[in-house]
Amino acid sequence: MQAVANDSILDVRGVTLQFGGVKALSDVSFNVAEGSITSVIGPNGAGKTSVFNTISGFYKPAAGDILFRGKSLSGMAPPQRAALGLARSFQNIALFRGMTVLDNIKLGRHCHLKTGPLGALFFTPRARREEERLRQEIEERIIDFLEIDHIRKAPVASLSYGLQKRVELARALAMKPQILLLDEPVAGMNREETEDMARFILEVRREWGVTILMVEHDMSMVMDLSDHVVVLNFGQVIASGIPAEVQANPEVIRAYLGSGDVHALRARYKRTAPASEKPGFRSAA
Ligand SMILES: Nc1ncnc2c1ncn2[C@@H]1O[C@H](COP(=O)(O)OP(=O)(O)OP(=O)(O)O)[C@@H](O)[C@H]1O
Repeated sequence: MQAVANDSILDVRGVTLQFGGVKALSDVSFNVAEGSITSVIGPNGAGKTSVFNTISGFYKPAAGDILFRGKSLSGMAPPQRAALGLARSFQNIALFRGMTVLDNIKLGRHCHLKTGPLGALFFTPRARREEERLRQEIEERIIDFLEIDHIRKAPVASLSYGLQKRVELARALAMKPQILLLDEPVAGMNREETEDMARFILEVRREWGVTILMVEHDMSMVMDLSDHVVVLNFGQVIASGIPAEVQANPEVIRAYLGSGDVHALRARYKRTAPASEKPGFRSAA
């Protein structure tokens, strides 16, 4: 049996996922180091979302396993995985649009509520107050950190796309994650919104100590932020390593050329300035 790397928070081991005749993932393996920003990239249809859905428990793999801190997640439903410390955002924003920003954030903490209607009977009022106070502290810290105090009472539907994505990040943070899965965090954002989000992602890792696993098409962002990049093509891992290695890998270049998705890699080369010279970006090192 394969040993678990000491610093690994998540191990994806030999995962195969099938939809009828379509093999979305074939024997996919990779590790996510604790405290890292790890990205999964690949052309359209490569299997990135399938990996995320398997990790968060929405899809059941036909073979393989996923280990969180060395413990198999097999058989655990998505809420159980979330309670363990595995939070995620979605490619298409999954917020309650009619509800306020604050109420959406409060929903995030729901997976950690200790007191259900029955539990409340055995929970002293003092302990309940204490728990409520702690929750409020976390909410305030998140609101302050993500600079969304001015919109806390606004309904989500009234916000710009970039702000909605930020609220989604806030809700994920309220789940007190140990690892945060971000599915295309900057898709559809303008340049300024993208740079803000990049800054927040770096700070989530640095200030909150949360490991990040993200799927993203924006190559500039992936290469600037990631410590480690895993490349998928046709459901298989074709390369993994530090950004510079992956970018120079001929098989990766071929995969992007072959898929007609070469603009994604080209976008990277258009912006040749080092990360430190780009406004809003800081080196992931
Ligand atoms: N629910 C599903 N039913 C059937 N086939 C699916 C389903 N979800 C994904 N697939 C197939 O599995 C493969 C991988 O899809 P997936 O969405 O994981 O790729 P992706 O890399 O996330 O793509 P994109 O970059 O376009 O979001 C594709 O061939 C896709 O058509």
